[in-house]
Amino acid sequence: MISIAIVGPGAIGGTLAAWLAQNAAFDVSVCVRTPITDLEVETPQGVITSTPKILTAPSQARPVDWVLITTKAYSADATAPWLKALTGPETRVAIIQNGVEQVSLFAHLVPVDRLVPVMINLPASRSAPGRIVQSRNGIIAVPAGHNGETFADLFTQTEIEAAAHADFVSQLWVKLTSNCVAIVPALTLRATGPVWSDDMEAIVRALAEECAAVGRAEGTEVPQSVVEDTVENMRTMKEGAIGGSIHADRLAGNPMEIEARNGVIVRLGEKHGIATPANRMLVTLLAASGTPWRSGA
Ligand SMILES: NC(=O)C1=CN([C@@H]2O[C@H](COP(=O)(O)OP(=O)(O)OC[C@H]3O[C@@H](n4cnc5c(N)ncnc54)[C@H](OP(=O)(O)O)[C@@H]3O)[C@@H](O)[C@H]2O)C=CC1
Ligand SMILES: CC(C)(CO)C(=O)C(=O)O
Repeated sequence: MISIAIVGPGAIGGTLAAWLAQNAAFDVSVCVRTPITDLEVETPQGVITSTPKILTAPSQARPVDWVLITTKAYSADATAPWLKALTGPETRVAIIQNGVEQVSLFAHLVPVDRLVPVMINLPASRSAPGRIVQSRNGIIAVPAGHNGETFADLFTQTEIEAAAHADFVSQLWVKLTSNCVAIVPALTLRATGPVWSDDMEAIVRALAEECAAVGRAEGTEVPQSVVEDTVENMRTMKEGAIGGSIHADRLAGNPMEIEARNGVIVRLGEKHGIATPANRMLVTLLAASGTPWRSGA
């Protein structure tokens, strides 16, 4: 029996926990901040339910084979008590978060050789604690090597496509390039399609081009087609659509992953001498728009 603990069963954690719990070979527990009784996820394949073990305090936790961290990136340090209780000498820890800093955010909490950074492309939203809608099938990318491959194997009996990649870091930057433009609907609080104009296109393109340039300076491959597809997706974003989790967080008055998703482009741009004026401006504006003590920036 493989034991798996998921810290933070929100939109992503709850979806992954429900899928993994369908496998009788896995002993799945979830570590919650807000209590839940069970999980119900509307997936593209239909509704799946599960009743994993629910842990409400680190004192209830024991070391497991796998810890999956699915909190927001700004909650990294808040997971420390869970990590302390859940990790033993053999435990591996997967960091399933947006951005490109999964390892550096957790390197002071877990030995780096046991950390597995994960790129996930899976749109999900939470309607209530333990109640989630997964709107498309998911894709997971991890680094090549034993830990990454063992992690990907956990998903073989799910509808989530998980694969290890020799050039994993490029996967992170490709995802960030397509994701960084979500800062626009997070600021305007509406879809970009209905208000598209040459000026809007220039802003969206600049955000994506800056991210791709910084990613390439970091040594990764971000094809120009990713920038073009990103612009096209924003051009065709429909009235009423939510531009991803950062837009949803602003609508809900939650802290936002501004630093992990756009601030990082500005910071690493500075390191490489690449100007990132579009990201810098929108980071400043979005951080200023959040409730100060909850901005998460
Ligand atoms: N949602 C999406 O479609 C996608 C999200 N991502 C990324 O995945 C990551 C997770 O996002 P998402 O699932 O949307 O986020 P959510 O806000 O839905 O879930 C985060 C979860 O972490 C919990 N949490 C926070 N701090 C702690 C703590 N100290 N102990 C235990 N639980 C804690 C929250 O608790 P509580 O229940 O109290 O809020 C919540 O359940 C982010 O990096 C996001 O960018 C990536 C792809 C798609
Ligand atoms: C756009 C999406 C859903 C892609 O997985 C995402 O990463 C997010 O909303 O944070």
